[in-house]
Amino acid sequence: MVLADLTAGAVEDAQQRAVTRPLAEVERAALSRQPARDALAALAPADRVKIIAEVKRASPSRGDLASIPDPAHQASLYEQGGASAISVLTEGRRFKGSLADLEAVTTAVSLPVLRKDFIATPYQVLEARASGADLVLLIVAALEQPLLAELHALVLELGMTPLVETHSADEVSRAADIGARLVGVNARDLSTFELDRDLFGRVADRIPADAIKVAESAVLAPADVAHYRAAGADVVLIGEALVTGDPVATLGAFLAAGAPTEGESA
Ligand SMILES: O=C(O)c1ccccc1NCC(=O)[C@H](O)[C@H](O)COP(=O)(O)O
Repeated sequence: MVLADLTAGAVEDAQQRAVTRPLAEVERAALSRQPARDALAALAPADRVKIIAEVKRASPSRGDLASIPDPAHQASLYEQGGASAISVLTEGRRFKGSLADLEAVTTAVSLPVLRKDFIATPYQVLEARASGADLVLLIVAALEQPLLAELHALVLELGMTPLVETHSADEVSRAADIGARLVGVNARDLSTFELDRDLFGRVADRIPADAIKVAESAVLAPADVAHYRAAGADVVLIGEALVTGDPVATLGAFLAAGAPTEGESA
C-alpha cells in the first residue's frame, strides 16, 4: 500500500536523522524558534477562496514535475501571486523535498508555511517546528486514532496548526472527534492515485461548522477552483499546476475563479 510505504519510509528517514540529531536537541531547537504564524487567521473563511500554494518537485503519481532549484524564490512568487499560505513537501524519497527546503521557505516569506510530509512520530513534529513550520499535515488514513490525537495535541502544544487530511466521511468524523479546526479533503486517493474532485462536495457537510474546509489536489484549471468553491471550500491546496509556467499569473487566474461571481451577494 503506497501510503503505508511512504509513511514507513518517512519515519525511517527521521530515525536516521535522529542518530546525529537526537530528540532532545530537536526539542530545544523547536522551543527556541519565534512563535509560529497564525495559520487559522490567515486561512479564515472569506467571501472568496484562499490558496495554499505548494512547493512540489516530484510525486509518486506524476514523477518529476519541476526541478525548483530555489524553493525560497518559488515560495516568494506564490506570496507575490496572492497565496495565503505555502505548503512545502519535505519527503525526500518520492517528492525530492527536504527540511532545508522548509527552512529556506519560512525565511523567505511572511506567510504561514506547512510541513507536508508523512508524519507519524513526535520527532517529525518537533523537526517541523525546529525548521520553522507553522502548520503540520496529519493524514488520518496513515494514523491510528490515539496516535492521530497525540500528534494533533503536540502540534497545538508547539503553537502550530494541524491540517488534518481526510479522504472519506469516516475520516472526516475522526478529524472532528479530535477537534480539528483545519480539515482537508484530498481528492487524491493516496494509495491508488485516483482523483475525485467531487469527493469534497460529498463529505463537506460532515466537517464541523467551526472548522476551515480545505479542498486538496486536482486543481489544474480555474474552473476547478470554482468547482471547489461551489462545493463549500474555504481554501484550496494546489501543487502541480503552480510549479511550471508563471505562478504569479496562474495564481491570479485561480484567485479570480474563486471570487464571488457577478450578481452573487458577497
Ligand atoms: O501527488 C501525489 O502523487 C501523491 C501521492 C501519494 C501521496 C501524496 C501525494 N501528493 C500529496 C498531495 O496531496 C498533493 O501534493 C497536494 O494535495 C497537491 O496536489 P496537486 O495540486 O494535485 O499537485
